[in-house]
Order: sequence, then C-alpha cells, then structure tokens
Amino acid sequence: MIIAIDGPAASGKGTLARRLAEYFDFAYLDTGKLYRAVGLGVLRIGGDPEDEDQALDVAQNLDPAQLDDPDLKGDDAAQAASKVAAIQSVRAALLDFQKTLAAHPPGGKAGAILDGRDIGTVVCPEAEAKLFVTASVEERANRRHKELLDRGETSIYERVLADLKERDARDSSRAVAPLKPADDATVIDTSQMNADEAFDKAVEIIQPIYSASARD
Ligand SMILES: Nc1ncnc2c1ncn2[C@@H]1O[C@H](COP(=O)(O)OP(=O)(O)O)[C@@H](O)[C@H]1O
Ligand SMILES: Nc1ccn([C@@H]2O[C@H](COP(=O)(O)OP(=O)(O)O)[C@@H](O)[C@H]2O)c(=O)n1
Repeated sequence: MIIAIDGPAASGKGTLARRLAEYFDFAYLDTGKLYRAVGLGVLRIGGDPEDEDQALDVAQNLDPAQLDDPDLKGDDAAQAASKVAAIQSVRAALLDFQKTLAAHPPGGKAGAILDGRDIGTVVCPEAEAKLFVTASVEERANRRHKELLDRGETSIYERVLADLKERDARDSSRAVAPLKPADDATVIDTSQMNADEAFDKAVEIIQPIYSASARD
C-alpha cells in the first residue's frame, strides 16, 4: 500500500508522514531531500541551480549518502531545491528512485509513505491513500521560524515568511509537476490543528483504506 502526502513548505507533511510510517510500520521517503541534495550539490560546485546542465549532472550522480547531510535543512538548500525542481530533466532523473521505493518498500515493509509536492499527481498516482496537508502561509512561517530557533539557528520571521512565499509561488506556477492536490486527495488544513490533531485526522482517513488493503 502507498500513502502519498503532498503540501506546501512547512505545512507539517514530514512530521505527519514520519508518525504515520511508525504507526503503520511502513517505509518512509522525504522526497524534498532529493531536490535539496541536488540544489546543495550545485551550490557546492559554485554552480547556478537554474542551469539545467549543472543540475542534471548532480541529479544523475546523486549518492544516497548525501541525503543524510545536515546542511540539507538550511534555507540555501531549500531555495536551490525549488529552483532545480522546476527543471523537467532533473525531475525525470529522480523519478525512478522514488517509484522503485514506493513499489518495493525497503526492509520488507508492507507499504511506503512518500511526502513531497507531486506524489499523488505524478510519482504515485496509483497511491491508495492521498493527503494534501496545508496551512496558512503565516502559520507555516511561524512553525519554520520556531523550528530554526529551537535548532539554535538565527532566524528572522519576516525572512522565513518571504522565503516560503517565494517557494510557494515557484512550486505552484512551474510548468512541470506543480504543487497542487491530486483530484482524489483529501485536503487537511492544519492551520488550527496541532500535530497530534493532524495525526488523528490522518489516521481516521487512512485506517479504513489500510484495513481494506490488508484484507486483500
Ligand atoms: N500541526 C502542527 N502544528 C504545529 N506545528 C507543527 C504541526 N505539524 C508540524 N509542526 C512543526 O512545524 C515545523 C514544520 O513541520 P515539517 O513536518 O518539517 O513540515 P514540512 O515537512 O511540510 O516542511 C516542524 O517544526 C514541526 O514540528
Ligand atoms: N516531491 C517534491 C518534493 C520537493 N520538491 C521541491 O523541493 C523543495 C524543498 O522541498 P521540502 O519538502 O524539503 O521543503 P519543506 O516543505 O521541508 O520546506 C520544494 O520547495 C520543491 O520545490 C518538489 O518539487 N517535489
């Protein structure tokens, strides 16, 4: 069984996906890390994340070990990710890895959860359960700002807000695999929900689908 979770930056996709993966004992892939690793890789060779040749070269030579780099969490990686993510050939180069993990979850798990922007629409349109997790941009900026401060980093709320707005606009307006809910996704607006409430809501939606798939 595949669970697809999409949504804009800092909406709580990853937090929810990790908890669901533990609850259902499924494999989990944060697909944003793939784009962040490509973006960061281009920055590290002094390149331009909007240059297709450079970005594609990094994407084609991505080593899974790079997905554990702590610098992937930073704003520079996020902005560069959203630039390389608008390039069709880069997306195509990363597609097989995502599809294979979804179809053959590692560790003998019975299912996989992928989170990103285009899981329900492009990577796994066949997913049995699809959620689109969102929240107001101000609330998302609050969450990311708090997360950065908690990690001991310096953060200015207005800059975080501007960064999210810029990425939202780029991710939603790009020609290829834009950020949008799949037609058959359930939208969860977590603006007024804490992480526990969002988790409970998601389980309420997914549990019947999981039970039906376990019976097959
Ligand atoms: N429903 C929620 N209410 C408040 N904070 C949340 C909620 N869900 C996640 N968070 C916090 O918001 C931040 C961003 O969440 P994260 O899961 O990283 O989002 P995403 O994967 O969509 O970028 C994290 O610090 C996380 O702990
Ligand atoms: N499936 C995905 C995942 C991420 N991305 C891109 O990668 C960037 C970083 O994604 P992320 O999920 O790590 O970002 P956050 O939501 O954690 O801030 C996004 O802004 C998108 O441009 C994408 O295009 N498709």
